[in-house]
Amino acid sequence: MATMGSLIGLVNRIQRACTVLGDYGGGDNAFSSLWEALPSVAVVGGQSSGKSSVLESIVGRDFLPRGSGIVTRRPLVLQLHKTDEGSQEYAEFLHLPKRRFTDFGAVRHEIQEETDRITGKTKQISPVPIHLSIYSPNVVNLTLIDLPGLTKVAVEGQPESIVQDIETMVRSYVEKPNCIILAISPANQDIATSDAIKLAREVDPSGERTFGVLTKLDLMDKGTNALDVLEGRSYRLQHPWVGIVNRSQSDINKNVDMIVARRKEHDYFATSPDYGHLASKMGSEYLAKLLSQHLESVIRARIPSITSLINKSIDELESEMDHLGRPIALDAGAQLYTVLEVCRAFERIFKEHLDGGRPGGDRVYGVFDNQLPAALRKLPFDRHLSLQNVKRVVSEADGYQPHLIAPEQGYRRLIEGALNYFRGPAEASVDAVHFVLKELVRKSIAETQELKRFPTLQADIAAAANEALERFRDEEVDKEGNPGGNPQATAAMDRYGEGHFRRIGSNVFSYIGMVSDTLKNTIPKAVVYCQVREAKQSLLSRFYTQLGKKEGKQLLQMLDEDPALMERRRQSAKRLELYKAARDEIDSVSWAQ
Ligand SMILES: Nc1nc2c(ncn2[C@@H]2O[C@H](COP(=O)(O)OP(=O)(O)OP(=O)(O)O)[C@@H](O)[C@H]2O)c(=O)[nH]1
Repeated sequence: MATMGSLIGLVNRIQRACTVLGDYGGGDNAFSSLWEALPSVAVVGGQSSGKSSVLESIVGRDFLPRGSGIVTRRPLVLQLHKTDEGSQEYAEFLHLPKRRFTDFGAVRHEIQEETDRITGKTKQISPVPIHLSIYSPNVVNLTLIDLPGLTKVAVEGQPESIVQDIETMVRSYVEKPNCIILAISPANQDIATSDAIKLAREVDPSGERTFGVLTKLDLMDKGTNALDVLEGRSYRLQHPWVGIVNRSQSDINKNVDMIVARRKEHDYFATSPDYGHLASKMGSEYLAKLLSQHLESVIRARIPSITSLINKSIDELESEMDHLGRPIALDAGAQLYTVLEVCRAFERIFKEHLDGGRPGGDRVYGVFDNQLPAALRKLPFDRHLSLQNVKRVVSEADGYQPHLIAPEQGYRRLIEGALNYFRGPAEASVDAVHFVLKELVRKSIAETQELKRFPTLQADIAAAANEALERFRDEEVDKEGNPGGNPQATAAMDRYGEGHFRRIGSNVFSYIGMVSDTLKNTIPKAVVYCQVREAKQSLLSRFYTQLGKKEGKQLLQMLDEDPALMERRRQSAKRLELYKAARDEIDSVSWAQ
C-alpha cells in the first residue's frame, strides 16, 4: 500500500483537478460528487477565535491576510507538502501555476487579490476556493480548508445577509460525512458559547469527525485553567482536545518568527503547572501530526468507496457520451456521412413501424378492415336504384324514343352515378392511410435518438418525408380511374312496364355489388402499392438527391446542434477526463510501495 503522505498527495491532486472543472465542496453545483467523496479537513471557528493563527502555526509561516471585518471570504484550500530538510520553502497557487512564491508576504497579498477577483470589492463571500500549496521541510503532509469565520454581525460595507451566508457556506462543507471538522474555540470564552462547537454538535453529534482545538490558553484569567475542556469533561469528543498557544497580537506586531513561536508554545506546555502532564499532546506541531495521521487513515479507509464511485461515474459518463453522440466533424464528407447515418436511423425506425416491431403500422390495416368496408356498406345504392329513380334516369336519358334492345343511355347514367359514389370511400381510405403515415413519420422522428441533437435536420427530414407522402397520395388519386367497365346490358324487353325498370335496377345493382366487392380488395392493394410501399422504399429519395448537391456550409447548417447540448457534451467530456485521471492516480498510488 502507499506510503504515508502519498495518499494525501493523491487526494490533493484529485481535489485540484476537481476545482479546475468547477467541482468544489460547498458549491451548489451539480458536479460536486467526487470532491465530496474525498476526505478533507475544514477549519471552523468564530471571528478572532484564532483560526488564522492555528493555520499559520501548523505551516510555520506568516502568510494569511489580516485585518478587521471578514477577511477570509473564499475557502482557502491549503495543501501542505513536506520536503527534504534544508530545501527551500515555497508556495504555489493553482490559479498561477507557473509562479513560485518564496516571499510569504507576497502570498498574503495574492490571497487578498484573488479573493477580490471573484468577490469584487463588495466584501461578499464566494464558495469558489483558492488553492494554495506550500512546500516546506517544516510541515507535515496535510490539507486544510480555511473557511470564513462565523460571525454574529455584519460590519460596515458588508450586506446584512453575510452572517447567514457564511454559516450556510461553512455548513455546506462540514455537513458532508467525509469532512473532518477542526473546531477552533478560544479558551478565554465559555465553551458552551463557541460557534464552532455549536455547529459541530449539529452536524456531527457523535463527535467522531470533530477535532476540538482550544486557543488562547495563555489569555485565561489567573487561577483558572481549561482542564475540564482539554480532558473532555466539558464537551466530549471521540478525539482528544488539543490546546494551543498562538502568537499574541503584540508578538505579531513585533514580527516574532513562527518557528520561534512554536518553540515558545512548546516551552509553555512543558513548564505549565496545569498542563504539564498533557504536554506531549498539546501544541500546534502535535495538532498537525495528529491531523495528518488521521487524514491519512481516513483516506486509506475511503479508497475502495472512492474507487467504486469513480468507476461508476466513468460508466455513467461513457454511456452519456454515447447518448450525446460524437462532436460534429469539420469536413463536408464526414458531415454528409453523419446526415445520411441519421437519416438511415430514422428510416429504419419508420420501417419498423410499418413492418412490425414498433406499433402503429397495424392502423393501416384498420382502415382496410373496418373503415373501408363500413363506408362501402353505407353507400346509398338503394336510393339510387329505387324504381322511381331508375324510371326517372332512364326516361330522362332516352326520352320518349323507344330503344331497340336496351336503354343504353339510361344504363350508362345509372352506372356512372353509382360508380361516382365509390369515389368517397376510396379517397377517404387514401386520406386515412396518408394520415397514419404522417403520424408514423412524426413518431419515428421523435424516436430517432440520433436526431435528438439536431433540431434543424429534424425539421428538414419531417418536411421531406411529409412532402413525399403528399406526392404519393396525389399520384395515387390521379391513377385512380374508373374502377369498373360496362355491364353486359341485359336484353330485357318488357318495355315501359314497371318490371322493365325493376330489371334494369336489379341488373345495375348486381353489377355495382360486384364492383364493390372488387374495390374492397383493389383499394387496399392500390393504397399499399402507391402509398405504403412507396413510403417504405423511397420516403427520403428526393431528399437524398438534394443532399448530394449541398455544400459544406449548408450541411453544417443542418447539423447545428442545440448549444445547451454542446455544452453538456463538453462538460461530460471534461468530467470523464477528470474521473479517468483520478482512476489512474489511484491505481498508481495503490500499486506503489
Ligand atoms: N495571546 C494569544 N493571542 C492569540 C492566540 N490566538 C490568537 N490570538 C490573537 O487573537 C487575534 C485573532 O486571531 P486570529 O488568528 O486572527 O483569529 P481568526 O479566527 O483568524 O480571526 P478572523 O480571521 O478575524 O476571523 C489575534 O490578535 C491573535 O494574535 C493565542 O493563543 N494567544
